[in-house]
Amino acid sequence: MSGGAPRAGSGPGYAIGRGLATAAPARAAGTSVVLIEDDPVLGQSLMQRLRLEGVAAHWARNAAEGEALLRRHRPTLVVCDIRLPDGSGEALLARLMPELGGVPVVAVTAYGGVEQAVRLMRLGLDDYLTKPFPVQRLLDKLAAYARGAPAAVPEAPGDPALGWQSPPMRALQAALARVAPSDATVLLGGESGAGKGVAARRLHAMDAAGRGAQPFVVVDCPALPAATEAAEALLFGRGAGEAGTPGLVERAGAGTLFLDEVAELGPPLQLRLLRLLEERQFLRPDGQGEALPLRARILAATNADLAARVAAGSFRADLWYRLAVVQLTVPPLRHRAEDVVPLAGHFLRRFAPGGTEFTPEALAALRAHAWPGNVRELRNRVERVALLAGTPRLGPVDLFPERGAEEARAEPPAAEEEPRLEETTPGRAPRSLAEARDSAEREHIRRVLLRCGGRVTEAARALGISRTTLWERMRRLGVPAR
Ligand SMILES: Nc1ncnc2c1ncn2[C@@H]1O[C@H](COP(=O)(O)OP(=O)(O)OP(=O)(O)O)[C@@H](O)[C@H]1O
Repeated sequence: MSGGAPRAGSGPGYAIGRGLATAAPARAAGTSVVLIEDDPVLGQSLMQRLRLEGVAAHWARNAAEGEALLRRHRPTLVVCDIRLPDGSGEALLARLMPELGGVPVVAVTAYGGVEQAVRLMRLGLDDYLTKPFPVQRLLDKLAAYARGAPAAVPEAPGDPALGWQSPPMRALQAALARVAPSDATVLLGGESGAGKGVAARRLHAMDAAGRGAQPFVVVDCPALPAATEAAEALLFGRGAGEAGTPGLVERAGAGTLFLDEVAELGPPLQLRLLRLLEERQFLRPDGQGEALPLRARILAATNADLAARVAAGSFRADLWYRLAVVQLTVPPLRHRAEDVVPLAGHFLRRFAPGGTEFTPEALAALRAHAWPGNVRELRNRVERVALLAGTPRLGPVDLFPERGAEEARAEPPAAEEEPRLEETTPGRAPRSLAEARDSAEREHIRRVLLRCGGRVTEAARALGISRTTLWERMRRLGVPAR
């Protein structure tokens, strides 16, 4: 998920990371920011302040990370230093601005970089800040953009059935409905981009009269500050009583605390979380004041293999048991063929001007694709084509430009090629579904890498997944880097 507006039925909330928020106390609360800044001191202090204000803030320390974040998140505001270690922020912004669909961008510049910022403003940059600047100035700008900004793109569909019509998603829906009235901790597994965040919000919203009317608070675990003390302050608050600052656990109230990408928590925070789950109460880190009760329900999500992490000793087994009281998996999109076209239609309506449609060949290509990046990849492809295509009838080449015209028109999908090969290979035992899927995925990744001249960043972008995810897949599937 990425920053966006509150959804009907999801209740008020504060958010860190990918969360959504309403009913937040500060003017900037409920907004989201992607900060691209390599200065660790400035970055850290901006992040802390933004988070304390209830802003869902994401921090990239260089241009490549910034680009990856902006492909995943659609924030209220982008704040970008124009001198970055791996290339100029100017080049990055010049490249990305046309794709940002009107998301305001503020550049951060040293004194000598003002001319550069002015150049960028001609390209569509909205504003700039000259270092050093008081954080309050940034917050004021953020609040102003939030007031004037068009309604943010909602994270999940208004129609609860959308993208959940296939048999595996109906089964998941039924399982969520069974656990919704309980307080049980739920661990959602599944590949990146499959919709674990959406499933968590759906579970929260199902109990409309109870938790669903309370806050839904997201903790983006990999984005927590590296320093344990700062992370604890964010989670558990600071100071005693009303004069202190509540942390996210308190802000979740009697709603839901959603720990996204929980496998990325470091050992000290794993221990704090274990204690929280066992004792169902906590102290603010300064140790002053009364122990406060944990009233929120805990949901967690991960695309990592937690059992393997436990076996490798990097994740506590006791915490795993506590989190996985109920364990559910969001199936990858390639196992949900019925959901692809409705979702594509939904994203097209949302991102493209009225009247834009897919050709029958495009629909066939959508159905045939293996979707290694899952719903996120589908959304990114449709959003990109809606912004760039400039034609009301979208064909396969528009959706899959990396394949080239011939291939996109006629490509027999790898996933379908393989079984045919098996059927005609006498004496060979049929492969399992998992093997066939891996083979389709391996082939697709290999082809895209080939098209992109072996450039992993470019291939990851075309596939709609992060570079890290692509490297992981390549390692797992044995696709060589060139
Ligand atoms: N049913 C759906 N309808 C509309 N959008 C969806 C649906 N499912 C997923 N999405 C969109 O797909 C993207 C990925 O979803 P989400 O963030 O929930 O996935 P995830 O499994 O949590 O990914 P990650 O593991 O990378 O955090 C988001 O932009 C989300 O809004």
